[in-house]
Amino acid sequence: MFRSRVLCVGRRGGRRLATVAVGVSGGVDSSVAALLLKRQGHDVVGVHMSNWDHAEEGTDGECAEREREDARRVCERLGIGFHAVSFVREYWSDVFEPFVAGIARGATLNPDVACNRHIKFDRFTAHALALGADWAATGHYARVAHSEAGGSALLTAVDADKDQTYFLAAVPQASLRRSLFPLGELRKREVRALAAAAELHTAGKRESMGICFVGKRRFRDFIRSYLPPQRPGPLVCVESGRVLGTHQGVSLYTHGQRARVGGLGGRWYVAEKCLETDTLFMCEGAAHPALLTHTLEVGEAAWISGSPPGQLDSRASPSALACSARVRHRAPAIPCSVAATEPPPPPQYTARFATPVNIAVGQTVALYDGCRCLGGAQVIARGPSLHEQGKEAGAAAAARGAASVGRGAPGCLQATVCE
Ligand SMILES: Nc1ncnc2c1ncn2[C@@H]1O[C@H](COP(=O)(O)OP(=O)(O)OP(=O)(O)O)[C@@H](O)[C@H]1O
Repeated sequence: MFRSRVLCVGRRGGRRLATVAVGVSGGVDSSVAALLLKRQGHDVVGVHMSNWDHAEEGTDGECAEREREDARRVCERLGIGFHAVSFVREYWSDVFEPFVAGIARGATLNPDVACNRHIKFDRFTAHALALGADWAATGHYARVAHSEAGGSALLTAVDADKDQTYFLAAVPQASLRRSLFPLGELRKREVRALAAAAELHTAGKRESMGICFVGKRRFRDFIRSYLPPQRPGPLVCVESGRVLGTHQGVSLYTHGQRARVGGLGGRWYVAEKCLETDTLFMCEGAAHPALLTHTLEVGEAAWISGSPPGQLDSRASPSALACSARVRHRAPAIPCSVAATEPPPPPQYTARFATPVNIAVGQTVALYDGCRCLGGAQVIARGPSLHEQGKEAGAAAAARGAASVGRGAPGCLQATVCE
C-alpha cells in the first residue's frame, strides 16, 4: 500500500539530487544508511551528536569519544563531510529532567521515545536543515511514505525483528516530513553484508544496548543520586499481605521489575508501588496476574499525522478506534480499542486490550493500523489487574453464595445479602 520514498528522492537522469544529512552514531546501521545515500548519488554529510556530558557527570567518556571517532572514520571512508554537534543541554532539559521527574512521581518514562521526539526528530532535523540539507536521514529500521497532500506516514520496517517504530511513535510530523530511513526495506544481515562489502570498519560492531546515559552502571545506583533521599519501606506480598522484606526506596523500582526479596527464593516482581506509604507490592512469577491488566488510561498522546484519528476527534462524534498496540519494542502488536476518556481535556484515552498487558505507568503505548504507526501515548494509570479482578470476582461469588444460602433460610434473605 505504502512505498518508502527514500529510494526515489532525487533520482539521477535530469532530476536534482538531494543534500542529505545523516545522523552517524559510529554504529553499523547509520554507516550503511550513509553508504546507500551516497551510492544513490546524493550529496551526503555525516552529523554526529553528543547528547551526554560525561566530564560533567564524572563518568567514563572514553566510550563516547570512541563512537565519535568511529563515525568520523566512516565518513572519511565514504568520502563525505563530517560534522559534530552538541545537544547536551537540550538532552538534559528535554529528555533527562522529565525522566527523573517521572521516576520521582512513580512513572517510568521511555528515554528513547523522548530522545527521538525531542532530539533526533526535532533538534537534529532542524540542525540538518540549517546546514543546508533537504533531508535528514537516520539508520532507524522504519519506513516513511511521503505524500504531497496527506503528509508523511510512519511504517514498520520490513525486518520485523529490528523494527524501531515503537521508539519513533511520538515523532512530530514536521520532522518526519523531512526524514529518510534508508534501511527500512533491509534486513540486519543485509546491512552487515553491505558494510562488509564496502569495507566499513563498523561492519561487525556490536549493537548498542540499554539506556545510553546509564552506561555500564547499575540503574539503581545511577538514578539514586538524582532523586530526593529515598526511605526504606516494606516489600509486601500481593497474595498474602505478608511483609516479605525491606526495600531501599520505592522510586528505585519500577512496575514489572524483578527484585530480590530478602532470603526468599523464587522470582519476585514489583506488581504495584505506593509512594504514600513507601510500600512495594510483590508477586511471584513473571506471568503473575497482578502484573497484567486489560485496560490502561493513556495521555500525552502524540499523533504522527499531527491530529487524532477521526474516530477520536471530539469535534466529530467520537467513537472507539479499533487498532493494534505495542507496549514495548519488539512486543507483538495486540488488538486494541481506544476511546476518549470522559472528561477531556487534556485528551486522555482508555485503551482496552484483547490480551492482557504488563506495562509500567509512564511507558509508551504505540498504536498501529496494520503496518502504519498512528502515534504513541504515555500510560497514566493501569486498570485493575487480573489479580484484583479475580479477588473481586471471588468476593462477588462469595456474596452470591451467601445470598443463595440466605435464600434457603426463610426470613434471613435481606440481612444475608447485605452482609
Ligand atoms: N550520537 C549520534 N549521532 C548521530 N546520529 C545518531 C546518534 N545516535 C543515534 N543516531 C542515529 O539514530 C539511529 C538509531 O539510533 P540507535 O541508538 O537506535 O542506534 P542503532 O540502531 O544501534 O544504530 P547504529 O548502528 O547506527 O548505532 C542511528 O542509526 C543514527 O542514524
